[in-house]
Amino acid sequence: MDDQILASEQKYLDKTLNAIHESLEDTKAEIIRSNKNIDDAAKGWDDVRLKTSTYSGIVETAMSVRQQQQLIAERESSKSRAEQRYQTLLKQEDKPYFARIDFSEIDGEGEGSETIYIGLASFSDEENHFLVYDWRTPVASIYYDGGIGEVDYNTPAGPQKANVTLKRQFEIEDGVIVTLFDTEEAIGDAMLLNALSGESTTKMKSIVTTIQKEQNKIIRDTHSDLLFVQGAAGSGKTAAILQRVAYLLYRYRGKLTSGQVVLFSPNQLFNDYVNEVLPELGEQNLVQMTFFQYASRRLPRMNVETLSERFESQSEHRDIDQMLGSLKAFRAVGKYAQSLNTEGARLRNLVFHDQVLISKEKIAEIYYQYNENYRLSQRLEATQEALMRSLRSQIGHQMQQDWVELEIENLSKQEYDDLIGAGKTRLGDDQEGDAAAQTRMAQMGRGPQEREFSSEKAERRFLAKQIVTRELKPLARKIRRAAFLNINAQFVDLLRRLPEYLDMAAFGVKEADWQAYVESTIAALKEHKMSLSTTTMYLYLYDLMTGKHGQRDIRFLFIDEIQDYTPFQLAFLKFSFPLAKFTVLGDLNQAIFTQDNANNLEDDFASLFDPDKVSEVELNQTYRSTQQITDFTKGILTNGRAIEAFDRAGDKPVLKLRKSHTDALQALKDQLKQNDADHESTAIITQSLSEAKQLAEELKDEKVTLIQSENQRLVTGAIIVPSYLAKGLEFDAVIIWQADKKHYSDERQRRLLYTVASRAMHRLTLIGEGEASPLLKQVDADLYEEG
Ligand SMILES: Nc1ncnc2c1ncn2[C@@H]1O[C@H](COP(=O)(O)OP(=O)(O)OP(=O)(O)O)[C@@H](O)[C@H]1O
Repeated sequence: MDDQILASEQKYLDKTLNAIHESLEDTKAEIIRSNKNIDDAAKGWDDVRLKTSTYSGIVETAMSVRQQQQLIAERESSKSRAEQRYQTLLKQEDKPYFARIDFSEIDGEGEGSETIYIGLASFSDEENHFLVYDWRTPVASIYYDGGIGEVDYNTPAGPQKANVTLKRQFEIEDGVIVTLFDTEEAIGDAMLLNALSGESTTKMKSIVTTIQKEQNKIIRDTHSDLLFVQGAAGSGKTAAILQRVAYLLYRYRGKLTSGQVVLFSPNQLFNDYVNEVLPELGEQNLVQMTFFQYASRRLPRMNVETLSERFESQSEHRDIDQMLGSLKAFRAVGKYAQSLNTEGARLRNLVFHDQVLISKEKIAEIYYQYNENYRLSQRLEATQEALMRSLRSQIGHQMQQDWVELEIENLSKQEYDDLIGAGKTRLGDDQEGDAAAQTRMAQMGRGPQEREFSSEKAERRFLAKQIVTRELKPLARKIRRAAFLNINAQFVDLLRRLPEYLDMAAFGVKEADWQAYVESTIAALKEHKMSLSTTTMYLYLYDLMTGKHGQRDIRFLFIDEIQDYTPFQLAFLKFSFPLAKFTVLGDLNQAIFTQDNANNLEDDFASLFDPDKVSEVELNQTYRSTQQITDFTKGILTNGRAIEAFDRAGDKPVLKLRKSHTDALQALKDQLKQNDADHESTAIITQSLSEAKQLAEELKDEKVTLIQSENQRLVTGAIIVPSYLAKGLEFDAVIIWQADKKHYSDERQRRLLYTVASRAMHRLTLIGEGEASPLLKQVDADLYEEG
């Protein structure tokens, strides 16, 4: 390192750090000031006078309460802005930047050569000079996109060209430049190697300093409605999309909040694994969930099939699963729902005091009195209105009934006072959020009232009305919630009649098999159990019937491990998040749930979008594993040629076959010891949960933790984990347990074997009993060792 260069860079660093330090002090003072401001504002409550005796008094009170709330909210938000700035500054004080580029714009408006420093966030001094640029600024893209010489990059104003003359990377610790090197490449391999040489941890890290050019494309894409990222295991798909979230939050700051970005992830364990990346980048976490959580949250009374049940139950009805997961099935549900506009809606009686108040026939009459051009949602809304009217018209009639007389007779003093004191409401108003209902309620007054009655009859009438209205309320709620639609019966009808809307033979599904499947689904429904594919179908039908418009506030949706979704699920997500731009990541070679379906997935999903707004990026370079492990895992695949290993050397994978179970277990224990001695933290991956449990029992004297549920936390040290929970994760060392003929012989398990093997960063061992898995036959014998 040239001493002079180092000295001048250290000088720039000192200057930057000083400025950051000053800014930190200022921000600290601002936070203290804001706290005081909030306290002052809170005192303002003392001046708010409550006037509730007159309507104008209520309005006046409401207005001063609102003003007071606004004042406090403004001050709170200015405080939280200051606090956020403080947090960012603290991070910047640690490492203000990691790179520098010198460049001159070609054909641009900028003059001469510029030097910029790139860090986690921008920082400017008091005179508004940028000392550091946020890595997400358009100009910082130059750093990621090319080496020395001419580079193209995108700005909001269109493409730009620049001539780069210097790229310098830094490592800074405690305010001192530890290393500094100049590079001519996009991101120097040395830097990448350095970033990748660390040990695995239970938390994923950000890759901000070493984002690769292809990844940068994914991160900065703002054009696509559907961005499809297809990439090998360990090619940084997940790492890139987390950076993308941070980028989008910056690019659309002020318009986009982290709550409008949703990530669908493979399992809860994975959520836990990635949840520190965004905070590390100075951003708030996004909304993360699994499809299972999304679906089951909407059906709280159902037991939706869990991940482990889904994995274990896969092969029972493959043709039917494939059919139900298809886009054709999705469209069939749409057609079926459409048919309900003319006939066939399954309805429930509205029952009051054990008697049918409005029969389902009557409801059907109302439902079908609107013309055919009504959409199901409009039809439902109109029916609800009509039913509410009908319910209100019942009040007078009910008031004459004996049960009301009886209730009045039996009123306790407390009940009487409550009824007399209650404000007047119209049936249904308390559930309406609309302005008209609010005004009506304000006009009628909802607070306790003193009442004088002109006669006993008037008092009785008043009480009777109150009682009837109160008793009818649950029914009004049912109408509002559309509980008179019998969705369960409708769903069963859909299943029974699906052959009318879907060519089942094309999927190789026979009529009799389908009927048997329907019957077993109905039996399961009675026990409140549903598979994930039927749940999705059920929800879609429900949404079509009730006119749910989906979550329109969600702007970006990310789906990781898309190969494990069916086209039906994806189409349903598109329907449920109609305004979201989708970024989907997948590796068709890792389809462990959907198998063959995965092959057409991309085309199927893309067909739902405008073709001009669909982009695809392929990532073939892998970063997770050593060259030896990548070459081996790629050998397992029949089409793994395109995968490129990153040049990082390690030992070849080792296959250990033993004659008996006891010997295999001993080999496993020895390997664990070895890994431990070499400080390689190990994941023993079994195929299923039951195998993981059994192994945990057999290893109970060792220091290993069984991960049997996705709700557990990842722990440091050795773990045993079933294959489907290892998705998306990585470990220093992986031992594949029972990698033998008995457990991995079906061609369909090839992708599973690839998926688990590709979790290993530095060391991979396969242990089995008896003969080797035939899936390894095609792997070149040079690529692994036997031991
Ligand atoms: N540009 C990069 N710089 C440094 N590390 C990187 C980079 N890209 C990826 N990595 C690292 O490579 C490893 C694999 O990345 P990631 O988990 O994102 O891959 P993936 O494609 O999602 O894999 P899988 O499909 O197997 O789940 C991670 O440790 C990640 O931090």
